[in-house]
Amino acid sequence: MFRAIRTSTPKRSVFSPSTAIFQKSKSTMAPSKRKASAPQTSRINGDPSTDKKRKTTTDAPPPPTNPNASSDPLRTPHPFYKDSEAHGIVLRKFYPSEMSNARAQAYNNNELPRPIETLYAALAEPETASLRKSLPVRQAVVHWFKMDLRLHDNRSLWLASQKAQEAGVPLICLYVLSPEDLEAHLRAPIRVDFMLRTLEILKRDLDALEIPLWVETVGKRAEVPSRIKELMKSWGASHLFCAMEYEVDELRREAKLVKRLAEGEEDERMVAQVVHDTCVVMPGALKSGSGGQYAVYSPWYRAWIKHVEENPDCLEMYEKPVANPPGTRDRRQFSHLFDCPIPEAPEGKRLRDDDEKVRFRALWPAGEHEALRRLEKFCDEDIGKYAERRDMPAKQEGTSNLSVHFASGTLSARTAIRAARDRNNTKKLNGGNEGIQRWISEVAWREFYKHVLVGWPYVCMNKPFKPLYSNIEWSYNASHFRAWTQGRTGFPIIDAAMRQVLATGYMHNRLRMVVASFLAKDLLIDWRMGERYFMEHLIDGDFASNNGGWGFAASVGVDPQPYFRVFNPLLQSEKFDPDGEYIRRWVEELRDLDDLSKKEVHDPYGRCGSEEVRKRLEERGYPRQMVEHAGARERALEAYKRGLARDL
Ligand SMILES: Cc1cc2nc3c(=O)[nH]c(=O)nc-3n(C[C@H](O)[C@H](O)[C@H](O)COP(=O)(O)OP(=O)(O)OC[C@H]3O[C@@H](n4cnc5c(N)ncnc54)[C@H](O)[C@@H]3O)c2cc1C
Repeated sequence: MFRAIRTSTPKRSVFSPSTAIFQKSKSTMAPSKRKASAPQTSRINGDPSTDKKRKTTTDAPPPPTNPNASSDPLRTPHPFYKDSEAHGIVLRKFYPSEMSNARAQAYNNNELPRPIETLYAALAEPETASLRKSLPVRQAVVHWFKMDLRLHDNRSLWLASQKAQEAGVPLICLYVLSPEDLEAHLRAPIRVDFMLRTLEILKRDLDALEIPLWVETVGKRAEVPSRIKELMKSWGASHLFCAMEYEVDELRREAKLVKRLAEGEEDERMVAQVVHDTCVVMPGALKSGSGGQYAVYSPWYRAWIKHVEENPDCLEMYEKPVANPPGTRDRRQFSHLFDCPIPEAPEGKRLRDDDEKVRFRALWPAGEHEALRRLEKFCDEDIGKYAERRDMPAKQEGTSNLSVHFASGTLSARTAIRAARDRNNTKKLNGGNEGIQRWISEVAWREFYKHVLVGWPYVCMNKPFKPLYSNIEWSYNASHFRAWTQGRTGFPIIDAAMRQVLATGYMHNRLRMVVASFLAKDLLIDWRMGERYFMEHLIDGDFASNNGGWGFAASVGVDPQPYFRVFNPLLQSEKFDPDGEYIRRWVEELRDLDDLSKKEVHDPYGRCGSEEVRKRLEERGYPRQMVEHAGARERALEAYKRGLARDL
């Protein structure tokens, strides 16, 4: 089934700066001369009518004074910047203060270069472009593994392998472990553990092909490009291939890498090929009617389907790399590379104890073989019923549980979509079996959010997609936040979901929406604290999907729920866990209370008539509902309205 059909170099270019959708940046403009555009326009949220209404609202309190006022609105932080720093949202160790809305708007006005444009510019510089065309291969070619931890259907790895084979030199694989990156990107220990276990498997599989995997730990993340160059020099390598990652730090790092490798004397110059691979359709290829990136999923998805149908090579898969020339392992220059150990997780990113290790490893076997096994099983047994079961968290087989594999790159989206399509009675991605169609469209959501990062890079910098929503005054109530994280809100469905994440590193999609809405709206807590908490605990923590999911639930992102649509946790609970089966699985206090009916389990104190049962709940310490939903909803609507009426 996983027949790879690439046997020769594809015609598509390795990177496509020319296809960038963005207008030429005006970044050379002196900052002081930049015009501060209105913080929000319909270009951002696509709703000019509501914008107008917001501006005429007069009962808003005066805006707080900005302690860091500067004459340049693009350099002045947002007036609420201290909150985001005090509560661990903006990590000042790595990043500047939260930007002003005007600065976010400047990205939208093409006044600041988007990081992908910076990378494309580095790749298009005459120096680097001509080297890519003409530099002869020296003694080795390198593939740099990042979030593409697989041999099958890995475009960058395949291109590197082709290059090495053509030149008759060995392929060397590299992985860079940057503890600072893990910290800055809030990687969960469970995810780091999964990644290190996957590296062990990758190393074994590569070893069978006589390809070494070198794992380099680099203390300072700013030094990654220089260290890669040093390593390549020591191996006599001239060409490096890697997949493009679409987050801001990574795009900027790769721009630096491309230039750094090209620097130096004739014999020190090297080439970096940064290739699109993680999405079926590369970001920038789909343009809305106005020529920009889509901010709404449905039209984006229609365009995505059309693009894939018109360019069927998007779904062509890549062979695994060819074995290195025999004897590579015995060559003095390379032999030590085969003995490189996989390091331990760095300080602060280790699992707590052996119990956690045993539990998490049993739950989440690592590596691409497991990813392919799960995919096959899901496609054979469950995908057909996906549409009916996907929203029911009690049904473990209702969804694929493949997100950790997509996030770590142990599975490619191409392979997954082809596997699903192969089970259908049509080649059309949006035809045939409803479950298959629906699953493919969910895999596409992941891709949509990656495209969003590229178009609106400030979402990677703690700003909401709609900058105006930065003006909402959030709560930072520590005891409320703690109750939410510990699953002690008194709403059984919320508590079950939050306990599931603590116990397994995973939460069902429906419940991610419910708990996120509860935090942002019922508790009015800054949604970015929840976003951070998810990243720190999820095995599948992926910046784009997590940010997109939180943006949707808190009504601050692309394609969001309107802010006045607030999930009612009780109704969600009754609809998606009608028998309370999921609740009882995770909320110990309610598990064996057989006297609680199916209806009562969703709100035990409020609905259970039995004094006896309520007493037992109290003895067990199960909390009463921490907020009254109707009142909390009103409070949220007021806060959103007030925030949107501010002009900061
Ligand atoms: C607040 C919030 C935070 C989220 N954080 C993450 C995250 O950090 N990492 C992550 O991978 N997903 C995240 N999601 C999306 C989604 O919840 C998970 O991808 C899904 O629950 C994973 O389970 P599964 O693999 O069984 O999914 P399936 O239902 O089998 O879907 C198949 C694949 O499609 C993709 N997918 C499905 N739904 C979505 C979605 N709504 N958005 C983006 N991709 C989707 C995932 O890659 C998933 O593995 C988040 C959603 C919300 C609402």
